Amino acid sequence: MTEPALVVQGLRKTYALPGGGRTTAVDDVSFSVPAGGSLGIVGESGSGKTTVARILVDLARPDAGTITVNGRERTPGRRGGGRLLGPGARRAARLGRAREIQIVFQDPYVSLDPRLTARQCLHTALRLHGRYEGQAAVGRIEELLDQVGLGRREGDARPRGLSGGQRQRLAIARALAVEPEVLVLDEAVAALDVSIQAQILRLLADIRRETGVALVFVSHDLAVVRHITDDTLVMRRGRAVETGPTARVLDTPEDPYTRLLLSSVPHDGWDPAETVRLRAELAEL
Ligand SMILES: Nc1ncnc2c1ncn2[C@@H]1O[C@H](COP(=O)(O)OP(=O)(O)OP(=O)(O)O)[C@@H](O)[C@H]1O
Repeated sequence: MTEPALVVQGLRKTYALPGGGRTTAVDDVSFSVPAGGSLGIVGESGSGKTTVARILVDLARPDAGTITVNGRERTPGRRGGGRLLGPGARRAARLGRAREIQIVFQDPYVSLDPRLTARQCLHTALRLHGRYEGQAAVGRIEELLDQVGLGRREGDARPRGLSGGQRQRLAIARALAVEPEVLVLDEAVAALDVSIQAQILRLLADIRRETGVALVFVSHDLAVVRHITDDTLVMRRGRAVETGPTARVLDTPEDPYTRLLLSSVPHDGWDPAETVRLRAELAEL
């Protein structure tokens, strides 16, 4: 059997509370994603989804747990064997991890440098990772723009000269520039209107097929998750309460919390009172 692209085991993250004590944002979460696979992480606000995403890309350090990419341990702050790293080695390890796991956030306005054109933005990403020097870099930039459906004009535009959908295409191109094994999307289509959402979802499906990148799709939107993922992990209060093939989890949920999430989405014959009842039942568990 082939090695999964991403294996996360026993991830745990706590934060200090202002008045003393700690809150547990992520509690013993494990999952894996095969190369070319797609995992949705769903849950209500505060369930810990973004914290998992941030740990994956080194923006937060876990208290416990391991992250393995193609069989190599990539846990932030550690190298294989669990040894701690010094500052120089930490930077090298961070760049190495960034080559393997990239992220696209909800709001590309925040993550894109307003001073750089789309081409300059991609060039900076390639240079940072020492990939594609000179003419090869120029060729790679055009290939990336083409891959995400941005034309000549958009290539020369700065973020404010691009639409929301185009900015998100650029953020995806920048993430793909270094040919990562895993692409994490944190509410990456949440701010887009539905027709643009559909275009970006189709683009992501094409990219997954063409490049074999594994997707981790963090979202509160179950319809989007149904469309783009093979498997789904449901988080509640930092814990994984249910995981399995997306169609199974969303069509025949086993956990009461998954049922609550599904019943919260308006649909034909929707009864909001049912949602209130399920939430009251859950509160007792
Ligand atoms: N830097 C931090 N300091 C303290 N607590 C934090 C920090 N980041 C997250 N938390 C807490 O950890 C828990 C999980 O937050 P997280 O942002 O991961 O949830 P989420 O499911 O992504 O929610 P949302 O969909 O609203 O972004 C929450 O209780 C949150 O308040």
